[in-house]
Amino acid sequence: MSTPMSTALSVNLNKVALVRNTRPLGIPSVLFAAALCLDAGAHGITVHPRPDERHIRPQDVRDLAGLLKKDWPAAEFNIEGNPFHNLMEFVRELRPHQATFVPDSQTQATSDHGWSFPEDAERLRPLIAETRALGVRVSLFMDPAPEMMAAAKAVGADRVELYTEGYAASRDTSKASQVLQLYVEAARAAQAAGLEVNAGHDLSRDNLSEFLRAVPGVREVSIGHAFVSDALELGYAAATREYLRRIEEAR
Ligand SMILES: CC(=O)[C@@H](O)[C@H](O)COP(=O)(O)O
Ligand SMILES: NCC(=O)COP(=O)(O)O
Repeated sequence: MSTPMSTALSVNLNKVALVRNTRPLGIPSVLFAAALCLDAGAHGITVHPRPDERHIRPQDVRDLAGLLKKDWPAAEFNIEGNPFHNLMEFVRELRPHQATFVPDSQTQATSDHGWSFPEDAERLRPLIAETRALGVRVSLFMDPAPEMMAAAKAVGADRVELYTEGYAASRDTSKASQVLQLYVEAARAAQAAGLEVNAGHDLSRDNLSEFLRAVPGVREVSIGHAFVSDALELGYAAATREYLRRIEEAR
């Protein structure tokens, strides 16, 4: 029997940049954080360069693309953003391994919903086609809605990223198993439609293993807020090892 594929850990460095931006000193270094996480075994780096540059700035994105290309060619670079705002300039210039399309408004506090189908399909289609033609994998940020997965595939996506805030918030409540089952069904529906499945938002050391044990075939988790919080206490390398251990525990 073949061994089940493992889930890749992509570390989101938004919150390192958030702290860095509070003073004009260049510390903590986003690049050094990436190097330490990748050295410790992280499979990739994720950034979400928002138009207001509250954390990750365009130069961070370019510097990280250069670092990974030069020193970690096997690691994946995942750039998230709204393709109708500033994401496509990074896709065209840097051609990351993956672009995650997120329907955030310019002023949104954080990501809190996925794309809607059929409403968003026709305006997304050409940008998905352009991104894929550049050799960049397209992942669509989606709520755990099984009924929308066929449409996500039909519009040209390679993957969906299941928005996991609902899962994280439901744990330790009476709805926990019901909510988790919705993610299981959404992943199965995505895979049945020919999509691969990523996951992210509010995943943590505490909730990651349970999610991966239940939800089949998750290719990548992108984790930032809880990861950086843990790294403040443990260090980047130890935090990376902790998350990798949670992924292994779920296999
Ligand atoms: C799309 C998503 O859920 C996160 O990747 C996003 O990057 C969070 O953005 P903030 O770090 O700005 O909250
Ligand atoms: N796509 C999710 C991500 O990159 C990080 O989200 P969070 O862990 O900061 O909530």
